[in-house]
Amino acid sequence: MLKSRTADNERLIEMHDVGVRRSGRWLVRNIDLTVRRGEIVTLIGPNGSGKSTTARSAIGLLKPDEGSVTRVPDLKVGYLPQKLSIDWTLPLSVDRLMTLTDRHSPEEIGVALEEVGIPHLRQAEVQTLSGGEFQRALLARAMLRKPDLLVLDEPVQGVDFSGQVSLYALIKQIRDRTGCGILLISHDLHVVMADTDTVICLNGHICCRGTPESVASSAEYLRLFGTRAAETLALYSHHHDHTHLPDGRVRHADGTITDSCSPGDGHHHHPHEHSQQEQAREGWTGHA
Ligand SMILES: Nc1ncnc2c1ncn2[C@@H]1O[C@H](COP(=O)(O)OP(=O)(O)OP(=O)(O)O)[C@@H](O)[C@H]1O
Repeated sequence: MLKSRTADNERLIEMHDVGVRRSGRWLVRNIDLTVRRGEIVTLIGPNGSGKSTTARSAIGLLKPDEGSVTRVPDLKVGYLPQKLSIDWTLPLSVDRLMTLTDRHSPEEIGVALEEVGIPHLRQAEVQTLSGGEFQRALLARAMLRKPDLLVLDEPVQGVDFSGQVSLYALIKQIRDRTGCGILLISHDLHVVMADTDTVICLNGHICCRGTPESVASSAEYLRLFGTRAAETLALYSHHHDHTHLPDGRVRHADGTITDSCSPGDGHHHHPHEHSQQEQAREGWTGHA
């Protein structure tokens, strides 16, 4: 059990100055990121900003071309990928999905499905599940490995707003019960978990990082989503000052184009913690 073999707040993964280069261009660069036991870190950013690349480098599925990644020895990872390579033309029950890649006892599967709230769907065909039910089944599958670290790549995809609220609540509950660390990915710039300890905004590099609390308490957010949603979700928006072009080059706010958006090109603003005042000034709040 993780709690007995690692100290509280132990760093499960630590990335320093990580860069990944493929097909002649940097997909991400200068990534510094730490996930501790019991901590929820959320990566946000637009499509193609390098969130999956960063998460896959963190857990060793991708080899960085520069920088270092340190993982606690024998780190057990539960990975919920954005896409599953499953042949959807073949019938597949939820029960069978649980044992596609690992062996688990029927009792363990029962406990995992209970924990994610879908014990009644054990014999259901995966193809018939709703978006939220499917994500819960994938979460159960990841939990069966009793992970130290859960990596969830867009776990609320295909799920409506109230479903997102309850899925995020479930993820928090899992963290509270097991003490695992969670690295969460969301391409939605507006809605992230209020229980996230650190939100990291990516756009090929880390644009900024901070806590979502200040945003969750903003009057405009409460007006838009109501106090109940505010307890679980937070708004977190940020305007990028540059655009990544299809050929890998970067167009900056002033119209100039450079080969990358890395520090040293004269356009980058350094990653830093934003104070509440700074966030308000920079327009981080109040947009839905
Ligand atoms: N092996 C590869 N070779 C070349 N380019 C790649 C490779 N893998 C990913 N990319 C590109 O790197 C960029 C970052 O991809 P990544 O999947 O990390 O982004 P993302 O932020 O997770 O995006 P999304 O929100 O759309 O899932 C994209 O432009 C993608 O096309």
